[in-house]
Amino acid sequence: MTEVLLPGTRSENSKPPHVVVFPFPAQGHLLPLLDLTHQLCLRGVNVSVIVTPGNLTYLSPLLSAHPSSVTSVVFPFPPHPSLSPGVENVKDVGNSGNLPIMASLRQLRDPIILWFRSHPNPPIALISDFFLGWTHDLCNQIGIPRFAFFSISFFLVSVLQFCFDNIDLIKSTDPIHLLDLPRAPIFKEEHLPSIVRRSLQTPSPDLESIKDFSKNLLSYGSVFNSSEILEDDYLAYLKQRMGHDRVFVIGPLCSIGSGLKSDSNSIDSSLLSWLDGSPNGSVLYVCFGSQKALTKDQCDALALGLEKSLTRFVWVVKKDLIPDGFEDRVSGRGLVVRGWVSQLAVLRHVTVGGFLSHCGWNSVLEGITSGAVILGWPMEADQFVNAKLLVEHLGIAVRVCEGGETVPDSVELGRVIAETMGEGGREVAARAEEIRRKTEAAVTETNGSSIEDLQRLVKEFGKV
Ligand SMILES: O=c1ccn([C@@H]2O[C@H](COP(=O)(O)OP(=O)(O)O[C@H]3O[C@H](CO)[C@@H](O)[C@H](O)[C@H]3O)[C@@H](O)[C@H]2O)c(=O)[nH]1
Repeated sequence: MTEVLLPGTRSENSKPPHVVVFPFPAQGHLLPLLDLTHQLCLRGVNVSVIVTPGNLTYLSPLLSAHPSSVTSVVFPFPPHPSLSPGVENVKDVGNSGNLPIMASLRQLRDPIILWFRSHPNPPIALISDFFLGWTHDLCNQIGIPRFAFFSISFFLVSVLQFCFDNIDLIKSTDPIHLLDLPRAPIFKEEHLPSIVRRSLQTPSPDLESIKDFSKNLLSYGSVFNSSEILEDDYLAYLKQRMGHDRVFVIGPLCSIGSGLKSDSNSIDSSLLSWLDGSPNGSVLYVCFGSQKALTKDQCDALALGLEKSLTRFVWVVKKDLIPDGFEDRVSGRGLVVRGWVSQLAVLRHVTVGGFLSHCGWNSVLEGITSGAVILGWPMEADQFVNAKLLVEHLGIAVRVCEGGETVPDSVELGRVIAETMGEGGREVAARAEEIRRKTEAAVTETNGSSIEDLQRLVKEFGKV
């Protein structure tokens, strides 16, 4: 990809600002922060990206798109007693890898300080993932501002902050009323974000990393991959809590032009021709993010549900065990794809009308901006919070199952899929389309709010 500098972002002769970006190594965190890095480079910013050797490969598209403005800063992955050698990304171990990897990366503080102090042109600011809250103190020590990057919703940030502020209340009540928050949401304990639930469990040195979360809202600035259209009340709440306007809402990043992710060319040719041969809006896309693999019982139940729904589908599986004979029985109507597909490109295909999703935030944004009706099966992490936003606040999704271990009832699942993909899903599809249109405007129109906030963020680097 050739580097195209967007006009009007910096004068011809001015020196480009140099910032350092520190992603957290989980696909759902890393990929959107690399998308943001790409957008910053397009606007004339030079970026150093902190990475460990096992994650260097994810920088390749960025390094080839911006050979002169992106530099990788590679630090060895600090060992951790509960991580096998070679594990450097949550996707290698699943959601339980978050805490040990967070704890591990904390040990990079001194090496980063040394790197910073010996750099001939040290960065003027750090943008780091919200799972790296300790970088707030690091930035105070080296005297540069930290911008916290949130690859999650405003709603989730509000819920997390409420929980960490009220840990005794959370420990002693179930369900929990989050009375201080807009809409005063109620959550069962089992539906709270996993990171909160873990902090209620046996003390462990890794839990120090959770305490770092509160540092995020104290940071100099915050960058959110969300949109005011989706959750304006929670944005207003957070802005009020932070007490300043260095809050940059730049999402959905997946929809901003000249992105790193490509178009339908990135869909495998046999999948593309299968999609091309389907009626518009008829296909249900089934995928549960980058980490989750279903159990054998869950696979059996989902397969039977898909079979009974008589709906066309594409089901992307990681290590999941597909029942014998299933692919023959649904041949022509359904496709199982093993490994990785270019999800955004598939969702944007005109024949895809529904998305059976675990409600990971990136999948939510990709589903919303594709106008697909989301059939939610939240399992863990922030997914119950996201599902509440989609189903109860926005009315653009239906819940089909909940829980990471739950085995759905195939008959009911098949019925809900058939109904939502058919006549019964008309209303929710119309709302999804309306939200798609409004959300896209923020990132595609020249004066769209996310585009303006990106410019404002780059200008902010000029002030620090
Ligand atoms: O075959 C695949 C599978 C996934 N993806 C992409 O991988 C990302 C997956 O992200 P997400 O939907 O957020 O799910 P997880 O990978 O499960 O992400 C974790 O991180 C997210 C951000 O913090 C949380 O919202 C989730 O709950 C948490 O599980 C998306 O961009 C997908 O497009 C593909 O392109 N192809």
